[in-house]
Amino acid sequence: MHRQPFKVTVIGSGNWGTTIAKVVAENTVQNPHLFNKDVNMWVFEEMIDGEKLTEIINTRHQNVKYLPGIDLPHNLIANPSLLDSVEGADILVFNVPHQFLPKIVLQLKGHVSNQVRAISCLKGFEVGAKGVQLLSSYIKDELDIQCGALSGANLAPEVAKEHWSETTVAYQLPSDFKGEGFDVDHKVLKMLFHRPYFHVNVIDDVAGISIAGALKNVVALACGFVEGLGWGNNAAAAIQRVGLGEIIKFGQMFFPESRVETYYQESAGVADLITTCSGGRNVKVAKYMSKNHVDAFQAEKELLNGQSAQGVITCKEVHEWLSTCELTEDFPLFEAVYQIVYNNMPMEQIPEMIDELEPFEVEEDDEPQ
Ligand SMILES: NC(=O)c1ccc[n+]([C@@H]2O[C@H](COP(=O)([O-])OP(=O)(O)OC[C@H]3O[C@@H](n4cnc5c(N)ncnc54)[C@H](O)[C@@H]3O)[C@@H](O)[C@H]2O)c1
Ligand SMILES: O=P(O)(O)OC[C@H](O)CO
Repeated sequence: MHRQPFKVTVIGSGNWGTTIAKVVAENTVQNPHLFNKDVNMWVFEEMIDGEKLTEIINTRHQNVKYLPGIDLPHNLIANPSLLDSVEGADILVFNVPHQFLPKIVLQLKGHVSNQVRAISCLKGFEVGAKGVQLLSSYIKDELDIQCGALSGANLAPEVAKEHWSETTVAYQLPSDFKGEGFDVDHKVLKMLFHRPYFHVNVIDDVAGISIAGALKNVVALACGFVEGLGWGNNAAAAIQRVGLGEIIKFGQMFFPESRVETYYQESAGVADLITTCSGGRNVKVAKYMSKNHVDAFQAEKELLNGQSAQGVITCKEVHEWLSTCELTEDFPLFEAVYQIVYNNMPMEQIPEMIDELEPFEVEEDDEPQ
């Protein structure tokens, strides 16, 4: 880590990756004392009608595949080389579908100084030898760098169009914090992400915002199933009520450092649950599955043009972890989503699966005459 101005790289260029890169690049231009103007964005290279996506971004300043129709700042530079894009960076912003993170982190190992600081915008978990891990903790452990998170009620197309929204950034100062002006702190992060249309609150609760962000995608799938069945708003509200309960319970059980207040006080909590269940990709994929009788992977392929509905993978990660702990019965909604997506359980069975009431038993004396 050098003295400010800090150099920033965004790793990822999907729907949200490109949107956050736009936000960051707008702020680096406006704050030259704090940040280097140019922002590198690592792009998983692909050809679009015979042209490289990186070349399209760097010449036409649009990500025509993952964020079409949105003009990007000219100081945002697409780079197809992961290692070249992180060279000299002080701040890394991770923003890829989380199934690709292990491969990316493996490539970065040994090429990133432990003085670098990071923010993860990913939603999901890593389940492996260390049990269930937050993605920020996974990045921190694998690369030996301090890592926080950004999560909120943020559908990328709306943020990209600069429609007002809020978000939460969570970051804890590392034990080797170098001091103001020499290191990343809450003020620097606010300057990096806050825009007139994108209001940022910076807190410490990395676990709380990460758990809420990952699990709301599983709840959104359940919401999409009942909506696809035509059951309407009451059913969707019931799913969100039960889902919120399971999100909080999961946090308290496995990440006791997370704060319950985060779920209702922060954009990353209930607000993100509501927006995702209204207009996110997970709800769309689940509705499509329900209406067209296709599986989740087919629905993703037909609907999302290369984008990812992260709940599809997250429900499996959650199931694997809960199975290891023999606790699947304690999270009936999460388990129902897993069984529907991976074992073809009929969606119509969701109410029975999540029913928390004891079965109503008729006493012999009460029986109608
Ligand atoms: N899109 C949103 O509205 C939104 C909002 C908030 C958070 N998020 C989270 O941000 C993260 C990133 O989502 P996104 O919307 O930017 O991505 P996306 O769903 O648009 O996925 C497309 C991206 O994946 C990349 N990709 C495809 N194959 C790859 C491979 N083999 N290796 C590496 N990259 C590959 C593509 O190049 C592209 O950049 C996710 O965890 C998501 O949940 C998304
Ligand atoms: O489109 P989704 O379902 O991936 O949700 C997007 C964001 O996470 C909403 O904040």
